[in-house]
Amino acid sequence: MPAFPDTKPELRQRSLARRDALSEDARREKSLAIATHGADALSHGIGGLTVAGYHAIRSEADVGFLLGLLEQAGAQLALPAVLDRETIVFRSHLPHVPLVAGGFGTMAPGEGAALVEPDVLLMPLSVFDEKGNRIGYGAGHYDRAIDRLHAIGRRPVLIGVAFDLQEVPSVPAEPHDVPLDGIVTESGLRWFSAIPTSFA
Ligand SMILES: Nc1nc2c(c(=O)[nH]1)N(C=O)[C@@H](CNc1ccc(C(=O)N[C@@H](CCC(=O)O)C(=O)O)cc1)CN2
Ligand SMILES: Nc1ncnc2c1ncn2[C@@H]1O[C@H](COP(=O)(O)OP(=O)(O)OP(=O)(O)O)[C@@H](O)[C@H]1O
Repeated sequence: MPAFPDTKPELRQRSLARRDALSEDARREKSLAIATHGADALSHGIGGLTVAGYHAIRSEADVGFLLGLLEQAGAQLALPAVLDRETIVFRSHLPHVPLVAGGFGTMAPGEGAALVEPDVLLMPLSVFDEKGNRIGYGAGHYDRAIDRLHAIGRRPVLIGVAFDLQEVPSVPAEPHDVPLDGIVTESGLRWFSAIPTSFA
């Protein structure tokens, strides 16, 4: 441990600067590799499960390619929608139903879409480490949403989606932080937990 470990805001800012520096072509190429690795690892167990992805903002990895492959393999898709500064919910994402402005610059299914409880969460993030600790954009939206799912007895499989350059040696985890089960980057899908039975 260094004497003065980096704080979450410092780690976030530096990682986002590295991510922002990727060209659009590089991000697209890496996002396609993420789709290949994610589909290899998840497709065989995904039939009938609900997978929540996200509509990429800023310089995030574009998980849309992977969502398309998982849908072809039988997954039901969902996307997060922001209700307020503390709360996101997951809404069913059906083909041909247009997205609307979803809060914080995101796009999401509108209020008419069904609320769902995802079995798998594909989560955007700013920073991750080799143990599966994760930092988002600092709103705590995902940490709270996962807590709510746990409170009703659901244990969604949590998979981060990121580029390799977002990994750091160690993220300072706080008690409310829920670690990832796995991470998919352009170099592969890595499990931090035992491989969930659906995907073993
Ligand atoms: N694509 C995508 N959709 C998502 C999220 C996400 O991280 N990415 N969310 C994840 O929770 C939820 C929306 N929450 C968000 C919370 C904050 C910011 C954001 O950009 N915040 C600051 C930046 C912080 C920083 O740079 O240090 C900003 O407004 O500039 C974006 C989304 C649900 N949908
Ligand atoms: N389960 C929770 N219950 C109440 N407050 C929470 C919970 N999770 C996080 N918070 C609060 O949300 C704020 C942001 O948390 P943190 O820095 O861990 O966000 P993050 O991991 O970057 O965001 P996200 O979970 O949206 O990706 C903190 O003030 C934290 O106390």
